[in-house]
Amino acid sequence: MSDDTALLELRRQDHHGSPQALYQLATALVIRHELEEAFVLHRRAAEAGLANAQIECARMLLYGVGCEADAELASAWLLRAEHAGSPIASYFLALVALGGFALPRDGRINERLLRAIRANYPPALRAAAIHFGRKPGEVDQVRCIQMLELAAGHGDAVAARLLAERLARGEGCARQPLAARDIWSQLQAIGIGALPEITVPEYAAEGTHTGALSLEEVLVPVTPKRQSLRPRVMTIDGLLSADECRLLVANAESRLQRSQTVDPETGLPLAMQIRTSSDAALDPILEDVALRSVQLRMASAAGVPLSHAEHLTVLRYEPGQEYRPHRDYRPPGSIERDCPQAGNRLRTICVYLNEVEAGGETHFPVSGLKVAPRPGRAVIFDNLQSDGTPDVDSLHAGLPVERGVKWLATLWLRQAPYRNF
Ligand SMILES: O=C(O)CCC(=O)C(=O)O
Ligand SMILES: [Fe+2]
Repeated sequence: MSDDTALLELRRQDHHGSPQALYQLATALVIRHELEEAFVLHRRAAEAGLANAQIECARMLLYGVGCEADAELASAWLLRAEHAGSPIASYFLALVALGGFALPRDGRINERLLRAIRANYPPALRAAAIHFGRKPGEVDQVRCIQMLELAAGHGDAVAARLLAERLARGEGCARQPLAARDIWSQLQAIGIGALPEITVPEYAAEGTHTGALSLEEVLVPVTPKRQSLRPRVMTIDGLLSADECRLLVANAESRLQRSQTVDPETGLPLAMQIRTSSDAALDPILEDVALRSVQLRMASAAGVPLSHAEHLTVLRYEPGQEYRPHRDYRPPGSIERDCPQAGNRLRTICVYLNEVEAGGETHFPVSGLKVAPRPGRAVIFDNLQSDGTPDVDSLHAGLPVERGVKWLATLWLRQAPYRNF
């Protein structure tokens, strides 16, 4: 059956009005980017009580896909689906609540994630594995490996990649190079290659509870090291764990595009010689609990609510590639085009994700500071002065990579909310 015939058949079934038929037609329409009609159909199926449609309807409302974004209404649909017993609805409620904006960030986050873990929902298993993987206890490490295995067994390729890295290096388990190789060859058969070398020697384990699922640990305050006063630059070693760095690279790899910068003349994005890397801006709709937890950790280390964050951008610099001296605050014209009520870019947090053989430091010419890329290390700097006006001293550059590849995650944080949940 061709796509169109299949769609016609779904449309014919829809006339019988069964929620299942509506849901299937809506799903087919999402794939064809006919989003407004898809939303209406999902809502009809949701009103008829179909939990899967309630979840899809909520997801569309969260991200404003095919409809006006409305996180409160989305949460109401998720609560209905959860009430009907859906563990996936619980998972999405945990995801929303993590932001602490549309739903309170309370103990129910862990209960909800646990419900999704018990149902073997792979995104929940993956998020929990990464969470336990940060804890130093032996029981936590065992749990991390078990959950990665379970998620991988349910077809989660990202979890399989994280597992292979841990088995190959003996992280949280005995070294099992043969088992790792076996996973890598299975992944290669579906076109997925190896991850870059990422090891994070030590990171702050304070504030973590052994054996307990406690996602709120991402908010435990960390003490940054001041590196320069003018401009204000700080660093935190080991902010992200090796699993978290690998997660970001794995999510960005297939979405990389030539980087662009905002043209100061027109305010429009443009590929320019000043910035020669590739990058992937992770669309919030791709966000799962694991990715959201990483962003929450980054925003909170920078002292800004996650709701103020623009899309997380993951950059890859190959040898010779660089980001020449620039400032991150945006010219007035470009803010008007992109959420003016959020104001300008108050602060930036970048986290280096892998080991770079040579080059690739972040350079602040005004103070002469050079921060070396080390996996898991964050560099945080202010782009505005305390009165909100641009700080010209915030000039900085990503120096050319001399050998190897540099992966970096950047979160630009605005003065006021940019996201709606
Ligand atoms: O690559 C770097 O070290 C700096 C990146 C940067 O300036 C940015 O992403 O805004
Ligand atoms: Fe920058």
